[in-house]
Amino acid sequence: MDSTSRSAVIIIGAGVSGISAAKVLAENGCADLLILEASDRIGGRIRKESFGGVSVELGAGWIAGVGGKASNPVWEIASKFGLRTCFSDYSNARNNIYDRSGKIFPSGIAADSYKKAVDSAIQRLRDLESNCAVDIPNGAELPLTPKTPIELAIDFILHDFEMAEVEPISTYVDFGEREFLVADERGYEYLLYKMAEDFLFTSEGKILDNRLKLNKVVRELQHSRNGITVKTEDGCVYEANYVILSASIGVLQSDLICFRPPLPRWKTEAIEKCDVMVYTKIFLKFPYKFWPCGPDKEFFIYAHERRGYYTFWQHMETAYPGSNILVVTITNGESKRVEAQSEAETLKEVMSVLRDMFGPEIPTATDILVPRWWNNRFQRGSYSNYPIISNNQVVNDIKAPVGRIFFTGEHTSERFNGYVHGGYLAGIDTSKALLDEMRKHERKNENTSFLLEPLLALTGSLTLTQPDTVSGVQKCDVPTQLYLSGKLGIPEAIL
Ligand SMILES: Cc1cc2nc3c(=O)[nH]c(=O)nc-3n(C[C@H](O)[C@H](O)[C@H](O)COP(=O)(O)OP(=O)(O)OC[C@H]3O[C@@H](n4cnc5c(N)ncnc54)[C@H](O)[C@@H]3O)c2cc1C
Repeated sequence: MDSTSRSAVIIIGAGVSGISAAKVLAENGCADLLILEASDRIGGRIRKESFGGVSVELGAGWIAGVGGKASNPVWEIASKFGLRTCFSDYSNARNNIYDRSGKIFPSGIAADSYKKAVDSAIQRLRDLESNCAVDIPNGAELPLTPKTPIELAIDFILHDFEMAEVEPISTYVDFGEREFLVADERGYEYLLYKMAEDFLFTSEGKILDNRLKLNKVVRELQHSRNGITVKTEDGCVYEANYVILSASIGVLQSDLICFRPPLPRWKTEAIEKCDVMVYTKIFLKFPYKFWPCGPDKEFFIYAHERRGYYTFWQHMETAYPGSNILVVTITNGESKRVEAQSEAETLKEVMSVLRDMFGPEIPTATDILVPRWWNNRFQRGSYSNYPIISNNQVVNDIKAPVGRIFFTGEHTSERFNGYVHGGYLAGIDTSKALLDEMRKHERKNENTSFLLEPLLALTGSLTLTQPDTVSGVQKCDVPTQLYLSGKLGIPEAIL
């Protein structure tokens, strides 16, 4: 057990935001830091696993936002370290929509359903914006409610797949509309090891620095004007002048971390207002390929009368030729349902779906991998999703420090929440805000000791207590951002 030690800054969580925050602190002369990570590895929601002879990404898989005017910082790091990626072209998915008898919908029908879904989405947004409760007579449906399997599939892709973002989608506007799938045996997480190498002691690809402590589940943060006491599940106690907390929005909504005194109401209310998206990629290994291949066939859609039922599919032949792996993505309610059942039950369901599309003769998958992001108590979901009708105040309040606790993570990024680059840039922002705070504190200390010096010399016995420039509740000055433009964000790239 560690005896109580005091650090200038404790960073809770070693995902991309925690690592980028620590790196900025170290680069600015604050090397007295400690990273406490609950799991046995760094990376958080960037996580690879060996499956079917290749490395698959259970969490973040794409570098989204490439090819625009500005350069995506994560793309820059990936290029610098030679991460292997493949361009993803979702645009053909609309030509590969299967019905339950295995027939592909003619492109005209797909285009009509797509237009209907877009019109319905725009109508819904207008209703929300004008804040008018739509008066629907008992039992009647909205004229544009999706009903048929193809309408339901397209509606799912538009609203539940990845996230329902509002336009302009900052990632695409700032960094470009291209997306690249990470297909590297070292995993997406390799980038985090390379970032950590800059400020932590590493050897042969392993982090050996004792400022990174794994398997340290933080359960309590006792905070006051003078500092913070951090207690972990294994009974260790750590002291710090400041804490940067990078746990996900799902964790903040759970009771994993107890704050003493409790967080103020404006903070907890903001945390509750942010939705948590659950996004699950199920990997399936087959003895051989039975699906059509080629780049225009990489993504395909299954139209079922149950919305979101194993709808979005991808083959991995572009990323790993000959791997014979399929990936199906489910979200939210379906993710939670599937997480609660056994792999055998899930396999039975996906095989029945695949036999609808490709016939009864296809072989059963030899292996299945179902990540459980919702039930992981260190994640409690996949990423944040701010309600379409939301205002800057919510994200500003989620991001704002409370006394000496600074908040970071993808959910604190006003422009890029939900993305790896959002987490990366949030870590940098938070550390810069903290460094400013520390400098202000230092200057105030210098002034105080300058004023007290003559008095000290006189008494010789006075002890200086550190004045505290951080008020009990303090919010960062966050620039306001136009989050809602009034136009609905349609992931054009997919359909
Ligand atoms: C399935 C899935 C698919 C995704 N796809 C993409 C994609 O294609 N492209 C993209 O850009 N983004 C994608 N994302 C989002 C992206 O992964 C995240 O936005 C980003 O990785 C979040 O980083 P973070 O540092 O904010 O949080 P995290 O990675 O969650 O890091 C927080 C860390 O805190 C630790 N922690 C939590 N509680 C405690 C505690 N009490 N004590 C100590 N440590 C604690 C956690 O273990 C974790 O390591 C995806 C995410 C998921 C789950």
